[in-house]
Amino acid sequence: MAASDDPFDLFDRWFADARASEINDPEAMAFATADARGRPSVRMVLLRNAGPEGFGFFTNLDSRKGGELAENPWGALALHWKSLRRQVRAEGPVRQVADTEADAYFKSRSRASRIGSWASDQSRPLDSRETFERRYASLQEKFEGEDVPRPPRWSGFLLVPEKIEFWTDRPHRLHERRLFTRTVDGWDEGLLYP
Ligand SMILES: Cc1cc2nc3c(=O)[nH]c(=O)nc-3n(C[C@H](O)[C@H](O)[C@H](O)COP(=O)(O)O)c2cc1C
Ligand SMILES: Cc1ncc(COP(=O)(O)O)c(CN)c1O
Repeated sequence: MAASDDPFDLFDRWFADARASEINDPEAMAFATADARGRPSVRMVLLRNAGPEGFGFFTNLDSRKGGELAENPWGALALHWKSLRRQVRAEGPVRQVADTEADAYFKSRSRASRIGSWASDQSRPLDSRETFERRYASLQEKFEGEDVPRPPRWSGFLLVPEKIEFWTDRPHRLHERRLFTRTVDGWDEGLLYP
């Protein structure tokens, strides 16, 4: 298969275009999960790595998405770059990243964001903004002068795509859709009606 037919090479080129032309957050993607009964939920997350191993993001394992992935480890994502009028979609099984990988990414975040991850019981009810701010302030004190370690329930997930679709806007809604489907030894490529 020619290098230009590899979906991750194509993704890298599109992502580079998006970084150059989006006004903010070219890495923002909608990420859908579903519970054990198949009921879907979706939210935005930031794409932190993309390559042949998959599409990765970081979050709290006890969040709603974390709970749904624990009971049903499948996901779907969509990136939409408005400035380019392009969309990328991917679907597949989702696995948690290794602790070493989560540690490395966590270390790269600002100290304030690292403390924020300790302060936030993500997706759990919060009685008031003040409670959250008090928790944050007391954690700032607790970690004063120390490294802020990764909370044990904060990690990353990797969606290992079985399908990746590249959508390009065309006049009169006659869009182009290129679908890559994983095979045992590579990728099949085909088109879909728009
Ligand atoms: C542009 C954008 C990027 C976001 N990135 C992340 C992220 O990378 N990780 C994360 O946990 N939440 C992120 N959030 C917050 C999520 O959308 C969501 O509110 C949170 O993760 C809780 O979702 P859940 O209750 O479905 O688990 C982001 C929100 C926006 C708008
Ligand atoms: C709660 C939360 N966690 C993680 C992220 C990902 O970004 P970063 O790792 O740079 O904080 C975001 C980005 N909006 C976020 O809102």
